[in-house]
Amino acid sequence: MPFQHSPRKGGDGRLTAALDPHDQGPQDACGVFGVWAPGEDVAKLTYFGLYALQHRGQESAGIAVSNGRQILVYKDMGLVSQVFDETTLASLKGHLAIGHSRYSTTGASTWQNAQPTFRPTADGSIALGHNGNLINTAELAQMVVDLPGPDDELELHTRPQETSTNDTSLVTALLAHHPDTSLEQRALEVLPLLQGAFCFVWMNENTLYAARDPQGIRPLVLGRLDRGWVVASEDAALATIGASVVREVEPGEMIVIDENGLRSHKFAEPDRKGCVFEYVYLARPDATISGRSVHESRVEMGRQLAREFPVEADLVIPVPESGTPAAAGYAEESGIPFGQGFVKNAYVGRTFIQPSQTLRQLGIRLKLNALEHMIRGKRIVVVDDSIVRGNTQRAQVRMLREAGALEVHVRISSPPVKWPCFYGIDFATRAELIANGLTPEEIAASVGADTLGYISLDGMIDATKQKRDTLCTACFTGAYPIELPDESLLGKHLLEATLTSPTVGKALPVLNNP
Ligand SMILES: O=P(O)(O)OC[C@H]1O[C@H](OP(=O)(O)OP(=O)(O)O)[C@H](O)[C@@H]1O
Ligand SMILES: NC(=O)CC[C@H](N)C(=O)O
Ligand code: SF4
Ligand SMILES: [Mg+2]
Repeated sequence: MPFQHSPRKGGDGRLTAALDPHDQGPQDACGVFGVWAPGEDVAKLTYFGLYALQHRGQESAGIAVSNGRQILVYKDMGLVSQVFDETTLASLKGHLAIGHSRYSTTGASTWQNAQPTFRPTADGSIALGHNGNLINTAELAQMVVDLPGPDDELELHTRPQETSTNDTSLVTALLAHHPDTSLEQRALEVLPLLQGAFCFVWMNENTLYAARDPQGIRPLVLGRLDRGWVVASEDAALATIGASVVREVEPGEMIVIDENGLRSHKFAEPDRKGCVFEYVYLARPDATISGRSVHESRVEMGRQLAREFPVEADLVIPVPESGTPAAAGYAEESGIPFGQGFVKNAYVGRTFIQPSQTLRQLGIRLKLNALEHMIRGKRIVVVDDSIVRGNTQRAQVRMLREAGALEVHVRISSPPVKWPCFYGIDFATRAELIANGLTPEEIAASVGADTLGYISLDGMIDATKQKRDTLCTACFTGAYPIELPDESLLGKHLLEATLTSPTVGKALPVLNNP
């Protein structure tokens, strides 16, 4: 049985987006981790793996462990370090485990939607974690309703409100229904029915599974321990636990690991469309995706930005954290000295709280402080990876001016973000994106910069060293590589709308301007 306990407040005082889930900057995609390693402390390995993937999801965390007879799931709201302590980890004993750190994209940020999700099956149980976002959620919800069974608790029309409302739980329910066949066979039937982005790790009592969507939108890697196997969203998590990288899980591939070793199935033809935003912002800089170092990509984006938007200035500074490699590249290419212009509070996570319009600036100031002695009397180039709402830029330009900058030139290592993401990143609606409807000059005026330069689409793509037709660039171009359903069938709160109020889901991400 999974642990059932009520949500509790985080203990280490770190700021997380959960404090104000309605007002956030760009968010990350979830982190998934799985390990099959008899004789190892798999819960501890999963904990450290999730710790390394914390940047991909900061709302809730969970670990499922099996000892061969039963699966235990422990999950809660908060950061990995807030959810788990030594006592809890020590109680999670077994030889295989999966873990998840969530950033919600379908279904509210609630304990019920935290992962791993858990379902009993005819011959045991399964637990599953998901990074990505499905776009045929409505269709899948109907398939779950249509599953045969006397009292299927996931039936949407009878489901109590306190149960889950994420896309992930629908997949768990579909996989769990395998009365006449194995979970492995059932997965090969279910995976081709899913549309959108998914990297899944799941398990039953004795077997670890992993699968990646045919487009390979989100990353997923396979690693080896002396006495076992590991799968993780990013290879940095493998390095953290001392595992070596074997290879990426291929788009359209399902991997099965048990006492007989590793089996691979191809459940769909690959059609690679990796998320370019992983290279820009999402992944850790020490990740390698599709053979390309994320750090090298970011530095190269900075160099290219310097070639496309040179300016006479005295100092190049980054907006920590994610702007740092691009700023280094800009400085190198331009010959302008690189320096630290901001200090970042190490206890403020990737996303920062913006509790109200008045406190928004204070929230950003809590994260970043200008170093006045570096700034005063200088012409500054400030480099960041992206502008979404423009809050960060507006605040930091003001801080630089207050610190005595003579000029502030903003350089951004991705093109203007103009379109929402439906594949695992919960960007704002189109109307909230500052680049939707404003030219770069107007954005410069809006954030108070002297000049503003965005890297070109070609420049960004070239820096990733990936072929253009193997990348998703939809949030910059509006060209969605997996065809979207009707707008009425999209939205973070689609299932909550179905369950509670027909209007809830209609308030969220839409393609058209209001
Ligand atoms: O235009 P906005 O809506 O302000 O969003 C853009 C900012 O948000 C992200 O930083 P974030 O603070 O999330 O993470 P980081 O510390 O990894 O840079 C990104 O790197 C930009 O700095
Ligand atoms: N960001 C993600 O990968 C989210 C996974 C899943 N769609 C959820 O909302 O739980
Ligand atoms: S829309 Fe943007 S963030 Fe979403 S998968 Fe495509 S490139 Fe990545
Ligand atoms: Mg940032």
